[in-house]
This record gives sequence, C-alpha cells and structure tokens, in this order.
Amino acid sequence: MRGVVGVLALQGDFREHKEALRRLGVEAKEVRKPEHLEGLKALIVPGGESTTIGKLAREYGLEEAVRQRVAEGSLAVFGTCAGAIWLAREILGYPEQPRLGVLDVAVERNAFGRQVESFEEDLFIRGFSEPFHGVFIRAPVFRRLGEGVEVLAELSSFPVLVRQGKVLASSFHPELTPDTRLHRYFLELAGL
Ligand SMILES: NC(=O)CC[C@H](N)C(=O)O
Repeated sequence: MRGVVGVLALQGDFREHKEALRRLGVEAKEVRKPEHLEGLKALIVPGGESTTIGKLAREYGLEEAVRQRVAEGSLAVFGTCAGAIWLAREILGYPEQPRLGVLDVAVERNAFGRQVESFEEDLFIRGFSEPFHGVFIRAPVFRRLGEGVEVLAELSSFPVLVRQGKVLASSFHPELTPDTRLHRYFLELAGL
C-alpha cells in the first residue's frame, strides 16, 4: 500500500480511476467536500463534462480549496480529459467556464472536431519505453503553453500530455485501458 490518493467524485468516470488505483494496490478516497482533501498528497480529476465538474467544484468550495493546496505545493493533481480542462488557466471560447487555472495553458475543448467523437491511437510518452494506448473521447488539446509547461506526448503535433511541476494533464483517458503506467508515473510525481 503506497498511501491514499483522492479522486474527485462530483461527476464523470471517477470509478474507473479508482479501479486503476486498486490495480496498483493504492487506496482511493472519493473527494466531494474540501475537508476530504485533508492529509491527501494527490488528487485525480476524472473525465466527464468539464462544465458540470467546474460548476459543482465551485459550488462545493472545492475550487478554492484545491487551488490553495496546489499553490502551497502540498497537492499533486492529475486531470484527464474534462479534468484536464478544469485545470487549465484558459478555456478557449468559454471565458466564463469555472476552472482551477493552475496549469499555464489555453485548452481547446473538442479539439479534434465534434464529428470525430472518439478514437484510439498509440502514443509515445517521454520516458516510457513502450507506446501507450490513448483513448480519446471528445478530447481537448493544449495550446499556448506557458514556460513551465513540459510536453510529454503529442498527437499529430498537438500536445496531449503535459506537466507543470506537480500538475499533470492528459487529453486522453488512461483509466479506460488496463495500462497503469501513467497512474504510476503520477504517484511518483506526488511522492507516493
Ligand atoms: N471525455 C471527456 O472528458 C470529454 C470532455 C468534454 N469534451 C468537455 O469539454 O468537458
């Protein structure tokens, strides 16, 4: 057992992330209120609908609480798809959409076009020796990357996996494949 990881459980596929953590022998804790963050060093924000996640996180006081913990450097965060959108500083075309703003990127929602609802593609992730099977569902891409943002994987020259300090964000859904390497990478990032 390597410590406890929080999974934001307001909306979206948080159960699949819990299952990925279980496969790694890590205890997952559902986070729905600011007090659930106590003692946590790592939080996963699932895919789903970023407008709903953002709205509920604001309503429940989690937006402010998570932002504070990330600013302090005491919480690592991994956002997948809608979760990644919530982390971004800017959401192109949706200036009013609630977001955390801790990742210095502009994110474009549904960037591969609405007609391309979903697809799968093997990705080369920096530091991984074998390709990672990426599942993309109405996926965003990261644009206008700030100086501190490192690109870990690209697809057709669009960044699809980025990292800034202890903040990790993917356009795709690692929780929907049996491959746990990216979750393991995040645990290491969080110092777990
Ligand atoms: N699979 C997903 O998480 C889709 C994200 C969705 N396109 C959004 O903007 O919230």
